[in-house]
Amino acid sequence: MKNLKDILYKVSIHQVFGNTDVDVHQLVFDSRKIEKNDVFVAQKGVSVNGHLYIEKAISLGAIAIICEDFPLDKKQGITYVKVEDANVALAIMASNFYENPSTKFAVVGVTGTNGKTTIASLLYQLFHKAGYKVGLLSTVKILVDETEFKATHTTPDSVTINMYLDMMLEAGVEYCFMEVSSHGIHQKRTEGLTFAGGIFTNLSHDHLDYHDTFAEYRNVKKAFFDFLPKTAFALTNIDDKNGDFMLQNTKARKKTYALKTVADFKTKILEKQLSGTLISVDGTEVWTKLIGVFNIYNLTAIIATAELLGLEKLEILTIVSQLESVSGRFQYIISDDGITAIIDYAHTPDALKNVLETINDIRTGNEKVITVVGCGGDRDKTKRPKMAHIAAQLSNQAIFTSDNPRTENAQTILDEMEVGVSAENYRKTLTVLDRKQAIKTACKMAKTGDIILIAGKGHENYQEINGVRTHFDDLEEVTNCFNQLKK
Ligand SMILES: CC(=O)N[C@H]1[C@@H](OP(=O)(O)OP(=O)(O)OC[C@H]2O[C@@H](n3ccc(=O)[nH]c3=O)[C@H](O)[C@@H]2O)O[C@H](CO)[C@@H](O)[C@@H]1O[C@H](C)C(=O)N[C@@H](C)C(=O)N[C@H](CCC(=O)O)C(=O)O
Ligand SMILES: Nc1ncnc2c1ncn2[C@@H]1O[C@H](COP(=O)(O)OP(=O)(O)OP(=O)(O)O)[C@@H](O)[C@H]1O
Ligand SMILES: N[C@H](CCC[C@H](N)C(=O)O)C(=O)O
Ligand SMILES: [Mg+2]
Repeated sequence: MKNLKDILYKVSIHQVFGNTDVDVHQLVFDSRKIEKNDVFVAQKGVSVNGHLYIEKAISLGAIAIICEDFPLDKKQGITYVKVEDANVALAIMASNFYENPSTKFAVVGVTGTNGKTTIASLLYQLFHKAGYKVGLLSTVKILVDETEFKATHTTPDSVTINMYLDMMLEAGVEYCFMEVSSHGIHQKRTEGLTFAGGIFTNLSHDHLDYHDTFAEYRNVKKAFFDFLPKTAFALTNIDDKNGDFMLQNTKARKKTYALKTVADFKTKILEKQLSGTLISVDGTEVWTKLIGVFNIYNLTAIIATAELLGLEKLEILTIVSQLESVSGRFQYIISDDGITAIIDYAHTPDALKNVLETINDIRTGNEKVITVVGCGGDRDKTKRPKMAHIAAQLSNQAIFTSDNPRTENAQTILDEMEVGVSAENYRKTLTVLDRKQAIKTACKMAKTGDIILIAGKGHENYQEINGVRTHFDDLEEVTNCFNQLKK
């Protein structure tokens, strides 16, 4: 039990009805999960208004209501607190509820369009190998030291974040690396957290369904740096067009990383191969299993962060050469016939372009590149024609297929993709609605030496159609095809 008055500390309150000196059980924002003596926080959501469920929450046992608008009918014995912003209040209360875990160890946030999972996961690996207990909050999974939990979001809601941070603290974790998505920032899921550092990867086209304009998307990302404390570091990719902008108003210590421009942390690429990349960091040569220029950006951010957090340069570089690629990020298998299949989570135009350029860069002869790709339903529609254009332009053959159509018609998504294919590339494209069949088609088309890129789903192990998720795994599918074709 916690006292409501204590967990309201630092919340901007407009009005109170009832007594705040009451003991409360849990902090809950979904009326369906209310238990006796819980506090219900009513959020004005994207699809419904949580204020509509205040009555329901009380009937299930809520003892206090945190809201932006008081209901007309207030019940005796219930405490009502009117706040400026319910999302902010929830986040501050969540931090107070768990006694502000983020202030007690180093929490580092990673934001940007692409590379968040890669950077956060590899930082987890690096610090773990260096002998520390580490935490991870990522799209792929949540790790509390070595205990794994399922991730439902890239950046979970504020109550979940603080619950995991508290578990980390209990487990003796010293560093936590977490992804900070634009939805997370906009919905104030990370408000009230004390970060030891913030990392900016890059900014390109994504989520323009949610954020009205690119400028708004950019400002939301910047807000993360605006609120970093003075004690934190703010590390930015200064080669990115928006790298400088992100740190414009931050109070944190500004640090930069780059491959091209002058920066505090710089890496040079010496050699690129399908099995890895040779890089030079301040004159020291390091071999990494990571592939692609974009991944060397990620690696530079990782090296810089480890240094900023106090690790020795030599130890960092030794561990860097042992880092394994993250699941579903440029993960590849080679069939007995010498066909390479690459599984990659590229689900934005920029990521797809980078991955295809990387493949084209490292291929050695006249091998064909066959790309299997789709675009998610109920997500930014303007990505569709762009991704189709890139796939067709940079591959010898592009097969458009389904990627989590969600509540949309899968064929309509493919039609919207096809619009982006230019006339001269049209003959290189094919649509195969069923993803399993699309992967099979690619495998049948491929000959020895050819490269198949299966993009968009990476580590995901499901296909979501009309709200139902059925098991689907790109790596599993392509492995099966390779085995079947062998017989
Ligand atoms: C669009 C979006 O971000 N939605 C998030 C948002 O839901 P919402 O605003 O739609 O919620 P709502 O259904 O309108 O409900 C409003 C409020 O009423 C409450 N409610 C609702 C019904 C009820 O019976 N009783 C009740 O109390 C809800 O609990 C909520 O507090 O708040 C919810 C609670 O925190 C999130 O789970 C939900 O994520 C949805 C599932 C989602 O798919 N989000 C994606 C887009 C997302 O956040 N993605 C980013 C990564 C993107 C990227 O960078 O690639 C992420 O960080 O994961
Ligand atoms: N630094 C980078 N710049 C551009 N593209 C990248 C970069 N890092 C990774 N990518 C591409 O983006 C894909 C997704 O990478 P990653 O999962 O690390 O990004 P993310 O930011 O976590 O994405 P999400 O928004 O879905 O959480 C990779 O599979 C790769 O194709
Ligand atoms: N975090 C991203 C993932 C997209 C992955 C793609 N497979 C899709 O389902 O659209 C999002 O929610 O937009
Ligand atoms: Mg991610």
